[in-house]
Amino acid sequence: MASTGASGSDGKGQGVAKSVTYYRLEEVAKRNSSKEIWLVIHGRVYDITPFLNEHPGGEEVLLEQAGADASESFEDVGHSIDAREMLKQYYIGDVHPNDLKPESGSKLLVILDFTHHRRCSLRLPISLLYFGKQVLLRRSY
Ligand code: HEM
Repeated sequence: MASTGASGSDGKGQGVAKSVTYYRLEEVAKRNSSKEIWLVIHGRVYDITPFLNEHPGGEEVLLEQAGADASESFEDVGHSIDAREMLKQYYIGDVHPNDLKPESGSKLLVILDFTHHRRCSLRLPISLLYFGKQVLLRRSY
């Protein structure tokens, strides 16, 4: 079943709260035919039923992804900015947070973040070594 939640507010009563409908993946998976076709792309759920006959890449590729997470195949094709804009009109909600899995892009971010922290944590000992060397050099003159 779908559930709703609020997002888009800054929590201070200034923003306009937008209500988001959350869908479980098992619910999306049921919409897997040409009569009703839903897809997940980057954690968002799209009802693309009216788009099926209009897709420039053909119906077949969409039916292959019906009811599933099509993020990877959508990106593999290298869709244009126009195609990404078109997505908006078919948006119906987000994947329920309990069903979200990290995407490959975020794996890269974790690795980059890790190396960044390693570099930062090495900075202090290296500075201390350099400073110590300078002190010793001065003493030896
Ligand atoms: C529902 C979301 C989708 C929308 C709005 C969409 C839209 C479009 C558009 C506008 C094009 C024309 C080229 C461009 O502007 O990039 C296109 C081409 C294409 N799309 Fe999609 N598409 C969607 C999903 C998918 C998925 C899931 C696949 C899976 C493989 C796919 C495969 C293709 C292919 C193979 C082409 C032809 C590319 C070419 O001939 O160069 N599309 N799509």
